[in-house]
Amino acid sequence: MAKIIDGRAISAQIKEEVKQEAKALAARGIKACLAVVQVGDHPASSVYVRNKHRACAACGIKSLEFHLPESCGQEDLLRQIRDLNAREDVDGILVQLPLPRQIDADAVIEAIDPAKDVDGFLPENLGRLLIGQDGFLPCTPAGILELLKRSHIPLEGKECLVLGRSNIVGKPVALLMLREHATVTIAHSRTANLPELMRRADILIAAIGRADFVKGADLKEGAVVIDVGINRMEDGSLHGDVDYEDAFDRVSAITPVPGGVGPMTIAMLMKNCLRAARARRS
Ligand SMILES: Nc1nc(=O)c2c([nH]1)NC[C@@H]1CN(c3ccc(C(=O)N[C@@H](CCC(=O)O)C(=O)O)cc3)C=[N+]21
Repeated sequence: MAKIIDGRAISAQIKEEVKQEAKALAARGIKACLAVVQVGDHPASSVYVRNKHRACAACGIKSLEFHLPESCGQEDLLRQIRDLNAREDVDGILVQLPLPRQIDADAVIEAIDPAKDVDGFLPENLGRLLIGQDGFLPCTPAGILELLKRSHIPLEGKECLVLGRSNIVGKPVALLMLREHATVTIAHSRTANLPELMRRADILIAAIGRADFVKGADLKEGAVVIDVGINRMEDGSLHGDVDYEDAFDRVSAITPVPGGVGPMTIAMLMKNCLRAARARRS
């Protein structure tokens, strides 16, 4: 029987821990504060941004919303970020992605003060991860590690396959697994021997954005599957990158979609906000 790794329950537990820590900080007169910057009205973004504000409210973290029009220019957005960098009361800055075409997203992200980079997207924080120094970890990779740890899944010496090589999930999660002493392979669209790699993996982390791409027969018997995919189907339902029904009887543990990695991303964002507040103000 496969164990369902319940991201909703684990994220609720983390948010409860953050709430207690936020309370302790507040007792010292420090109110942690996250600024969320949204540009335009990408439909998924509005939902995610609302979820982030809700999580802040539940954890006792103040959240501020800055909504710029779809047509806004690069300079407008940079001005907003410089303003938030300078504000004493703002601990974390999150610029919701994707950004409209006219905006250079890298330049915008890199304008954020590294001490307020609660997404962990800046070269400074990703570089720290690479060389094993403390910094803000990107929320989805950090959430994946937390799911594995709190589910008591051993990583040391295990074969871990990461599908996908993005800067915000694939590459950093591979580094985190390596830090935990797993043997890590990163596969992508040009990988020649994917079937062989999938059959060998003790832990498979799928982050490629293709609905139901991984089938049960692709997996090693008893593998642990972490599904980062959030693919919206025509009927409105959400599917992961792994065919959940098909994989279920073959794996030892698996994250559902929804209710797996997604909620953990937000929980780890809360954790990063609190950490930023503590580091900046005490
Ligand atoms: N600067 C920035 N930081 C981000 O962290 C960031 C971003 N931009 N842009 C978009 C992606 C996506 N993302 C998700 C967070 C939570 C869920 C989540 O909670 N998902 C629920 C379901 C939500 C639904 O129903 O759509 C679940 O999987 O159970 C999903 C996706 C953060 N992102």
